[in-house]
Amino acid sequence: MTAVQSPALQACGISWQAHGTRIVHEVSLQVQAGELLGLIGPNGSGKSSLLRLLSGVLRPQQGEVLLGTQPLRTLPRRSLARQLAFVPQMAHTQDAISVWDAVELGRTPWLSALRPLSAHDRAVVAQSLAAVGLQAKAHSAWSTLSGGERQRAHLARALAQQPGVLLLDEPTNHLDIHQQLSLMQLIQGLPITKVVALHDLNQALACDRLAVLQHGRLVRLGPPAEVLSPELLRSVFQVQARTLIDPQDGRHVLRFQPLAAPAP
Ligand SMILES: Nc1ncnc2c1ncn2[C@@H]1O[C@H](COP(=O)(O)OP(=O)(O)OP(=O)(O)O)[C@@H](O)[C@H]1O
Repeated sequence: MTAVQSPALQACGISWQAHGTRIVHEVSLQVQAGELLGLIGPNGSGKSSLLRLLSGVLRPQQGEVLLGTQPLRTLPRRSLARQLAFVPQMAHTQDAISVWDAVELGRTPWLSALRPLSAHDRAVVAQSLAAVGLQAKAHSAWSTLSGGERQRAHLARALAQQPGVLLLDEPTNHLDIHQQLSLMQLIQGLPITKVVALHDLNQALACDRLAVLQHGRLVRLGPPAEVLSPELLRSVFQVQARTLIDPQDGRHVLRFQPLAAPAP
């Protein structure tokens, strides 16, 4: 008999409201170990709020988030930070430190008075910087980094945490096309559980599954080819979409147009 593995992360009927407005409504989903789950939806549909709930930054007023089998709310911060890393859309870092020091902060959950920074920790920091292509900037001041470099450095810090679960909020939104592709490839190749909010639906095609949010509700969950149907793209994203096939490699590419204006 094969053992049934519990999901790496799950939302069990979670809801969150702010100032009397419900922003996330009764969302339930499971993310399997090693899976890349894409979170998509129009602006304001609740992607960032859901990621913040899944990360423990926000607490649901209803329902529960489980990391493995443990409720997130029962985990001490340090223990949570060893298991889960979150890179928000507008991650903040003090300007006065170097890039190396900023990434080294990712090792904090693993350190203590009895376990100071070691050669192993420094190697993890160096590997994390190399993974995002920022070795050459290691000793630059944080304040000198471009927006895209800061975004990559924030990912490096999350990688330095060596989490089992990585949550990323629009990780490619400031990046040039080369960096977008290499970052998505890097994320896809990480042997950990990933939940990534994305706006680029062609990038979303590379995910194992997609969760679609609309007005704070989970309206679809499944493989990209099934989820990104013309009907869903019309009803949720208000666009007309066609799938083209790249003659070179047979991969699917989505092309979008605005919905035709109704006849006057
Ligand atoms: N703390 C808050 N207080 C009040 N409203 C909030 C708060 N946080 C989010 N909202 C509202 O909740 C809705 C969902 O926001 P959220 O940032 O989660 O959406 P999103 O899907 O990530 O959007 P985008 O694609 O534009 O980044 C928005 O209407 C937003 O204004």
